[in-house]
Amino acid sequence: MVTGPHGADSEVGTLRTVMLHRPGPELQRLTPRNNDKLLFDGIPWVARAQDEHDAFAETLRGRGVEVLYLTDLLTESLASEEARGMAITSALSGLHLGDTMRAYLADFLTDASPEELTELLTAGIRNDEVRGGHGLVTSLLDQHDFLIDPLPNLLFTRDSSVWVRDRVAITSLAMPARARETQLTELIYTEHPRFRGTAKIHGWHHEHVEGGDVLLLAPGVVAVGVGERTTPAGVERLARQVFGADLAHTVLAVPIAQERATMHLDTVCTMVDVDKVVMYPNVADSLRAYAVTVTERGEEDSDLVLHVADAEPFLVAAAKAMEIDTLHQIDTGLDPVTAEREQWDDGNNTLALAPRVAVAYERNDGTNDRLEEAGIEVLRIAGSELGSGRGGPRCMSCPISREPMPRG
Ligand SMILES: NC(=[NH2+])NCCC[C@H](N)C(=O)O
Repeated sequence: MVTGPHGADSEVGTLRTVMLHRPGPELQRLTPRNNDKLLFDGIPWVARAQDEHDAFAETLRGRGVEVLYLTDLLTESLASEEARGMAITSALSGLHLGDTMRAYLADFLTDASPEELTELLTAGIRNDEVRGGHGLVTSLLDQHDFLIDPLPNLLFTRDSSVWVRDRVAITSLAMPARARETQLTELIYTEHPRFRGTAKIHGWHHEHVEGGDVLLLAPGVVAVGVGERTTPAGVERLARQVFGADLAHTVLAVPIAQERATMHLDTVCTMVDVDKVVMYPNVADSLRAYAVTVTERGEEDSDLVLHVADAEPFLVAAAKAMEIDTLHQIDTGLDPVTAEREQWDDGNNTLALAPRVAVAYERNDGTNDRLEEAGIEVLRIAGSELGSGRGGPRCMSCPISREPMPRG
């Protein structure tokens, strides 16, 4: 059961509303010098990335999904002077600025319209873009250094917030290049008229949890990957909050290799039906989960006494928590090399629009063919440019509202 106008209790309930970010000027900031730090594996052709993204959005709209854009929501949220003030203060909190530059930028940003401010907060400001006499910092920094970092990974809206039933978790992103994204999602969920009053959990000041690690396996069952991004303490914090607010009865903590290729749980496993996942075959035998439940309640989330079961194979632990006989893994039957190539290109990172309907990158022929053979309708989208940020359809979407998951 999902209550309230927004929220999701599964990965596969019919998708009603989603938040996307159409790639924009922040991608123009990527150069061969900064792309690694900014977590892109190449320099995308921006116009083509936008075309691909527009086609993705159209695919969703074609299936009745309402598409909201993060930058529209942000601009609308920045209509109030107070919200603009908060956004500016947090964007300028970095210790690399110094008082002279901070004061200059504060004035500059205060004069910007909500639209301009959205662009400045997402595309950033480079040192050579502020002209003349603003003191020591601007003189000593390289002209290419950013005073406000661009946020090219905003594209991956999955990571910077995640709905668990009718609450939205503001996540805490592990990589410095992404840390500021959650200042923007927090602002949207706090200030935007559509979301005002939504109860929030977690927050960017807490232990690291990224949305790509969070899978709503079934109502009451949340799997959380623990690896390069979400930390052990992060999953404990999230578990306490979802238990405290009665959003789940079981959290499955799922260790994943701390590597770029498997940065989030959704890079190796996503759901395509109420009882089916597509999973990277090379991890299928080794993926394990610790089921966390509550044994005693108290006043505060911190008083909850948690029980951590011994690790079990992921599919076994998941099926038990979901109270189903089997959580089926669609066997893509790919040889290890093809499997590795398609995993790298986000073949396992599908976005379910409903049970047995999933959006996937067209390039991953092998995985997609096997999904179709297993009865999944695959909506294939182009992602040659989008994929250079290492994220697929699931990463590029934050479901804001799904219909309750149908049983069985
Ligand atoms: N949920 C996901 N798998 N997100 C992919 C994020 C990719 C992004 N470039 C990063 O490194 O953070």
